[in-house]
Amino acid sequence: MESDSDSDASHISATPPGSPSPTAAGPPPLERRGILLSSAKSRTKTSASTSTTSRTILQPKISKKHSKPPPKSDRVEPKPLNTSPILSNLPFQIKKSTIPTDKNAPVGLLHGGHCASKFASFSRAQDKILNFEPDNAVEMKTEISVESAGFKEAVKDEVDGKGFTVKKVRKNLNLIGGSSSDLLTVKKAKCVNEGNFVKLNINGYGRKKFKYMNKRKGFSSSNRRHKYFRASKGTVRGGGEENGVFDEEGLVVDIRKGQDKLSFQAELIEEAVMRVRNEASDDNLLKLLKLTHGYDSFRDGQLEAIKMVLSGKSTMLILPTGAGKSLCYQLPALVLPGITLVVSPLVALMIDQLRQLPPAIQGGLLCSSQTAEEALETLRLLQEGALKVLFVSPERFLNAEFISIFSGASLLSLVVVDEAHCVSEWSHNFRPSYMRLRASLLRGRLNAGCILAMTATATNRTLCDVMRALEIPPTNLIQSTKLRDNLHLSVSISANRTKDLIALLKSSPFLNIKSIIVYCKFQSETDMISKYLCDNNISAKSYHSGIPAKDRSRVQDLFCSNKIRVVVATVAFGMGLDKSDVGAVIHYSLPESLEEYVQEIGRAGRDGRLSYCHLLFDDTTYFKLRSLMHSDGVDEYAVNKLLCQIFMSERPTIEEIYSMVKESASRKFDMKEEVILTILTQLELGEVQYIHLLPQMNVTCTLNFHQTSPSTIAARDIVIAEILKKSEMKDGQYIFNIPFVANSIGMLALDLSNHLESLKLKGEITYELKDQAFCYTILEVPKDICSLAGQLTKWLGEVETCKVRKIDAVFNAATFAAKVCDNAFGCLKDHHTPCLQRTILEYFNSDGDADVPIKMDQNSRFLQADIKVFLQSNAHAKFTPRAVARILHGLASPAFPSATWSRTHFWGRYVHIDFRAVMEATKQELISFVGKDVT
Ligand SMILES: Nc1ncnc2c1ncn2[C@@H]1O[C@H](COP(=O)(O)OP(=O)(O)OP(=O)(O)O)[C@@H](O)[C@H]1O
Repeated sequence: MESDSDSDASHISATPPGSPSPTAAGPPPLERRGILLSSAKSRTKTSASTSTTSRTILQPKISKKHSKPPPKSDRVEPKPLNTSPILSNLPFQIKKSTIPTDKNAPVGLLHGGHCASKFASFSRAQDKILNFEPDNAVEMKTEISVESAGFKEAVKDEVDGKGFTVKKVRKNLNLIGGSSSDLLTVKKAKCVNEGNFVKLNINGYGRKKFKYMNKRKGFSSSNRRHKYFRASKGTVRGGGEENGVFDEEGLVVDIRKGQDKLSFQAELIEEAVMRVRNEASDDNLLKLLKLTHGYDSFRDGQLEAIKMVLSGKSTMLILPTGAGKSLCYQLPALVLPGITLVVSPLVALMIDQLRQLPPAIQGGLLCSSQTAEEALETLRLLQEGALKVLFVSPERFLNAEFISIFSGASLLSLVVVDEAHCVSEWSHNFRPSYMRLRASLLRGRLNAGCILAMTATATNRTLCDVMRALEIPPTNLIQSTKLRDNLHLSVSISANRTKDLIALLKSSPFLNIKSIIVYCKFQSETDMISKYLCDNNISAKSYHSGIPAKDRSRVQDLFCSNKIRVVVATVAFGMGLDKSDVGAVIHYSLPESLEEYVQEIGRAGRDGRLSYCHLLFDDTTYFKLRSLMHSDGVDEYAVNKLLCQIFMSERPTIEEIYSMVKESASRKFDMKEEVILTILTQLELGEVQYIHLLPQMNVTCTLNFHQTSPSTIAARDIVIAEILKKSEMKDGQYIFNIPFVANSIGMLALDLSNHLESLKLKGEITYELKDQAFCYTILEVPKDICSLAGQLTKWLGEVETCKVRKIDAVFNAATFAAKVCDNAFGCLKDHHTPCLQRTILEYFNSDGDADVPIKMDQNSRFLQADIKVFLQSNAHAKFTPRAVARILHGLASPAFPSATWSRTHFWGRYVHIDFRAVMEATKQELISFVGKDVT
């Protein structure tokens, strides 16, 4: 089976090799400071300046009335080492990197989120370095056109079966816009590629930004010292593209195309803000909306959400894709006194959201692709109070220094959790790093005044989870219909999908549609299909995250300017896409869940016009994709082994940092890296806090000496002396594990890295870092590792089952429409909008975990015999039942890569048999094969 899918089910969080947080490295090693006096001194010095300076500078900007007492923390965070005098006035330490790439960056540098790329798909994850923020698309901004009329009827409270008071919001009922003729008329923004230049200081672009930055008339709703900046055309690093900015993969994101002439009037906006502060009435809010965004009316749910947030009530907001959720934090950000922190899962989404901020709202972002300078610049602006909105990834919360910016003062008025479904393991797109986002962190440690959680798709179970984690009361749920009614849904079973796709595109209504997205699951499929379409005189291009960023950007441009009719894409397509007239979405592959289906069809018809969504499906693809849902599965045996390694140390101290190299651990335990991260995160955030997870870093250092002999330096330098003792020599180079050496002399790994960096600057040494690793300190060793392994495996097994049920639900919905529906709900031929809408709404209103009848076979005559032959012919290898089942399902895993195992003719042979049935059959066979019980 191919494994090049741009799956969004794989979630990795990685903290940059170059950005381990000094504070995250565990509590201060008090008695050890004497060992490296210089480090200890500078650390102490910085620590004093860090928090105090930050608070002194930031506090005056924030209204005292919202201030809360500093949170009690039972952990003392170590302080950073200060080696950069330029930065000494910052509330946190950032050191300028002398090495441009993350890969080579010294561990001691805090790069504001430096890290190499993270790749969504399993195959790519194996051979590329993981990224701080994931780059795979989960959602795409779309826009729907909802006319306003009749606000009075717009909100209706209903208590649903779960006890939530659901504020149902009906479409087209908003009166506000209609009665706004007396409002100030402001030239409406024509392009969403608007916003504030300072926000886009990403990679090379940021280097030149000040050249283009014209300070405009100072304005702030709360403080006149806030500045507006306006972008002019920028030059990207490498000089290739204009008006662009690179993300961590060099993705070119167009900015400021079609320069906007929007003139906002600072004084008027400031007055409007003051009026809203005095009274957040519909009328005052509408006037502000018109001034800041140029819109005539609020869309469904927006006004209500904004009022809720302004009144300090944490809110759960569920609006369809493109319905305008961003506005629900943008306006409050302007009105509220403090900073609005937006947590977003993808760099591309952050850039997109930043770009879409209206000029009146100053924004910035901290992401993996920034250089230290760029992150520093964002932090400086934050420090100066020049930013109202800051976008960050959830991984940022691993960084204790980042957290310390906000703790102890009420700087944060609002924390927005975008794509909030990622918090829940029962969602279609769970991310372990989102688990960190809990009320205890956001309210308790960051002192956030209010939390706004937003998503377009969530089942009841997911919703409950998210609201529980963020402590949002059931009464504060705002939800509108999940589906737009301008989407015409059709389904057909296809024995030859490629042929049927061509036929579809050459027949009505698709024949006359100018912009079409065809969604495939696998990257190779997109290339193959687009070529096939071109061969059939249909202009098409493929788009997936394996394509170089520049080329992807070009495809998007061509599509947006209607120069190509069809984009054949994986789920990766949609990042930053701003095209309202996509007339059709065709699913060439079955989506993994109804949530994914709803999001992808939501990219059609953003202009409100009738648009067409067709789903082609067949059993074979369903079997393949269903197999993939098992790729994150784990066995108790492997979890046990992993736990033993994590808690290997007999007497751990909380100062000691442990590291686990991601790639080798993944192979050793036959677990995807993101699964290991999920387990580690659970060990930190579960009922008992066993570990404290730290930002990831490169732990293997290869050291070369240049000027002075190693022994001479070692005689005067305790760190080098220890390195020499603990190193392995290879080709004249010293190779050692940074945390291991640091622990042995009782210093922080970061201090050690900083020390190496200072020797490097003196020309004494050069070094290279590699092996990105999970890093943690141990707080408590579990008393019973076996029972903990059992609990974790059970939980992960339920998550695996949940994923399988999700794809079963899509398949069943499609099968029902294609085979069973029989026009019962008003459907006609291929047209199945009524029955599909019904199924989808039922699904979202359920817990999404009901057992659905499945089509899979449970056995085959030859299965047992084939397993026997397979085991005999591979007697040299060690198998678990899961490993064998994966091979028989054609599913690659870290220890059994497809490059090796797809050569066996059993590869993928039993994909049509339920995975668990294959596992069970293998288990029986292994018992008789090795003559003992296996798990
Ligand atoms: N009240 C409004 N009137 C007109 N246009 C609006 C209004 N609110 C939002 N929009 C526009 O709708 C588009 C989609 O908004 P936005 O990106 O906030 O959607 P979203 O709900 O966040 O979508 P997604 O689920 O993809 O994140 C944007 O172009 C935005 O400017």
